[in-house]
Amino acid sequence: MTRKLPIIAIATAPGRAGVGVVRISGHNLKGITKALFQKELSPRQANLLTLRDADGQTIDQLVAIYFVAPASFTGEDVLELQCHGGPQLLELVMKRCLELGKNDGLVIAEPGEFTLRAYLNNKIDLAQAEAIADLIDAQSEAAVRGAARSLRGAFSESINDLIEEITQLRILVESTLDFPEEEIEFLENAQARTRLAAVKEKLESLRVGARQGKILRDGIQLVLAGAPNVGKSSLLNRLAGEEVAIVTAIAGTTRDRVKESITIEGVPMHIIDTAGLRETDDLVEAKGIERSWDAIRLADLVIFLTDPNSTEDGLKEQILRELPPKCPVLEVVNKSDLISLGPTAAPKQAILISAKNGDGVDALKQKILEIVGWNGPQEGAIVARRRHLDCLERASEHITRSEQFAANGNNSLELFAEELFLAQNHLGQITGKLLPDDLLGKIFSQFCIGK
Ligand SMILES: Nc1nc2c(c(=O)[nH]1)N(C=O)[C@@H](CNc1ccc(C(=O)N[C@@H](CCC(=O)O)C(=O)O)cc1)CN2
Ligand SMILES: Nc1nc2c(ncn2[C@@H]2O[C@H](COP(=O)(O)OP(=O)(O)OP(=O)(O)O)[C@@H](O)[C@H]2O)c(=O)[nH]1
Repeated sequence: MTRKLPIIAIATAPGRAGVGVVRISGHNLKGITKALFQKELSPRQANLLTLRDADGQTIDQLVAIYFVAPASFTGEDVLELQCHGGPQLLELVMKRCLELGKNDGLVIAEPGEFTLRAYLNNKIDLAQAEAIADLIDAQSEAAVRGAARSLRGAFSESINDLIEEITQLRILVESTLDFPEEEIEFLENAQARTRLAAVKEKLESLRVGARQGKILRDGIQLVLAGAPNVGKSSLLNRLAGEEVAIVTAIAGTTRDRVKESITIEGVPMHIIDTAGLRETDDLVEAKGIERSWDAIRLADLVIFLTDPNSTEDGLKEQILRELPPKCPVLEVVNKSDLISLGPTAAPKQAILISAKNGDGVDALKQKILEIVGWNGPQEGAIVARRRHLDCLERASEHITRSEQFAANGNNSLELFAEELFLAQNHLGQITGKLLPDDLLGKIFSQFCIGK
């Protein structure tokens, strides 16, 4: 995955635009530049130039910038061509570059390959590289700010600080291991336990921040489930603020999942309205219901919706059986506007709403944020991924174990040191140290083309 050839890609989004950028990165782009423009370009300056095809016809008048290694995004030489932003035009520019760069081995870049090179050339670490992709994919203003903060290195810095503290602790422990007679009072004298407690506290606060960061990045898969006709589609429309799903009085109207992404206080919510769950002989409806169950199995949060007329008949238990581990279920009773008309009482602990007139919907939104553990917009928030959370959790497990060995006293010092070492390794994987190559490939292949 670490090829040396120069690479080229269109860096801007596909489609029509004012300006479109073609980017080339490689060890030495002087030759290609000269072939394209018949001259060398002074570094980091905007040059208005004409690109011509083989028979001398103008392809485009464009602005070119040459970055000399290592002072560039990738750490290699970079040539940027800022062209007029037409998809066909950009393809022509690419084609011409590939023709003239053939001798230098110019090839089309893989997704994420520019950023991979920036990472391999130590311009950025892995968490920062991921932050670039997250910045591009950010779905809310808060996510943009969090990704930008991670890109500037805020997340990496706190990880590195923690690794440094663990290193200091390991140096202490390991130096003691060489002098067994001194082990006796080691844990007390070196305040190892106090320092370990400080490491643990820091790690826990990083985990809280990263959990929030994952919510900011990925949002919440919120599934609306329940019997037919309880008002799931109406609730989706109410939350989305527009008519995205069809609402009728006919039970079984929703045949397939309807998805809509909204944000509640900056948190992206991917709401999935499912086909009402019931026994049915209708083949199409049955397929829809199977998909409802699929959605439930992938949910972060399920809203189990009922109405004053619906009979429960074990549906909730059935949902509870299918849920992914740790996925909460929020019971919500809809059609509160009907309740005052009749004697039907709603369960006391459930949330009452009316999708029809909007009553209780704001309170429901707050409850949703509370249940998913959203602490509100935080100063210094970062974005984080499942991968980061997993690494932090592993590290935390090893710290907890090291604590147990520390509590056992000196006989376990070696094990204590080993657990610290393992915790450190997992933290290091967040910024890319000691990460297996196949995982690295997987991370960068998820980038968009040209990044
Ligand atoms: N035209 C253009 N705009 C862009 C990018 C780009 O690659 N090209 N970026 C791509 O994502 C982002 C900016 N990121 C960049 C990061 C580093 C360097 C760079 O030249 N770094 C050198 C010099 C540092 C300096 O002068 O202070 C270095 O790190 O040594 C350039 C862009 C967003 N805007
Ligand atoms: N009075 C009252 N009626 C509602 C309310 N919410 C939905 N309804 C009505 O209930 C009926 C069913 O609503 P839908 O939103 O289609 O219900 P659903 O659960 O999506 O139904 P399926 O697609 O069959 O699963 C419609 O006639 C809605 O107008 C509410 O809050 N109050």
